[in-house]
Amino acid sequence: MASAPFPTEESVPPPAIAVERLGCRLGGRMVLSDIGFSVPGGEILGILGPNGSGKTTLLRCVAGLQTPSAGRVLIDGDDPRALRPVELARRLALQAQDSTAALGFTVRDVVGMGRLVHRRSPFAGAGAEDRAIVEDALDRLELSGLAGRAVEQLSGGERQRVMIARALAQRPRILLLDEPTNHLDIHHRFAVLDLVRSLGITVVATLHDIELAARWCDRILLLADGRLQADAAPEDALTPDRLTAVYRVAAAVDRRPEDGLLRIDLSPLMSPRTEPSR
Ligand SMILES: Nc1ncnc2c1ncn2[C@@H]1O[C@H](COP(=O)(O)OP(=O)(O)OP(=O)(O)O)[C@@H](O)[C@H]1O
Repeated sequence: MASAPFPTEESVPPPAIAVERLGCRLGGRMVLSDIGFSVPGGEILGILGPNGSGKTTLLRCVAGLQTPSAGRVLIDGDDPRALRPVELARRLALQAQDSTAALGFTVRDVVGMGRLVHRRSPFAGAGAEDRAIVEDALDRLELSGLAGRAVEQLSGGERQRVMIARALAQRPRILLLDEPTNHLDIHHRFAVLDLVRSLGITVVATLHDIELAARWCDRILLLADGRLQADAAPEDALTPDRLTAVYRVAAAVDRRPEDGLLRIDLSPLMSPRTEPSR
C-alpha cells in the first residue's frame, strides 16, 4: 500500500507569523517583554488588553514598523525588516487607526493605493484587474456610493471602512487590523468582521470589545503591562478571574443556550465608594 510521504522539516511550512521572546523599549521603558506566540495560516488572532498594555506596539512590531529591542518576528519565516517593502506589502497589510495620510484624496484613490504594491513599475498605471479589485473592495465595505467623495468629508466610521477597504485591495495573505471596529456602528461591526472571516486569510486584530472578540477570534492573546497573560481559545483565555485581574472589572462568562456563543457580562468592581447605600 502506498503511504503518504512523511513530512520532513523542509516540507513543513513555517507559521504565517512567529514572534519569539519579543521585547520593545519605547521612551526608556519596556512596553513589551518576553512575548512569544505563533499564528498558523488562516487563523484569526485577537489581541486584547487595557489601554497602554502594548497591543498597537505589538502589531507594529509584527508589521515591521517598529524595531524590537529583544527577540524577533518572522513573517512566513522571514524577518519583515529584511524584506523589500514591496515584498512585505504583498504578504501583509496593516490597517492602522490613523487615516491622516489619506486626507486630500478621494475614497476610490485611497482604496486604489492598496494596489500600488502590485504594479510592475512605479510608473505603470492601474490595469483592468486593479480597477476591478478596487471596485470589489468598495462594494464589500459598502462604500461604492461614497467613492468620489474626499476622505476628509467622511465620518469616522466611514473613514475606518475606507482604510479597511484599502488593506483588502492590497490582497495580502496576512491582514493586521488595529481596532478595526472602534468607530463602527453595530451593523458594520458584524458586517466587517464577517467579511474579514470570509476571506480565509491570516488575521491579527487588536480589539477592545471583549464579547465581540470572544465570538469572532479563533484565539486570544491577552496583554497587561506589556506581558502576555493568556494565549488560548477565547473560552480558556477570557475567564472571569483573568478578566477581573487584567481589566479590574467584575466578570461573568457563560454560553447563550440558543447557540452556544460566549456571553461576557462585565460590570464595575464594587468599592466602598460605589456601593449603593441602604
Ligand atoms: N513613541 C512612544 N514613545 C514612548 N512611549 C510610547 C510610545 N508609543 C507608545 N508608548 C507607550 O507604550 C505603551 C503601549 O502603547 P500601545 O499604544 O502599544 O498600547 P495599546 O495597548 O495599543 O493602548 P490603547 O488600548 O490605548 O490603544 C503605552 O504606555 C504608551 O504610552
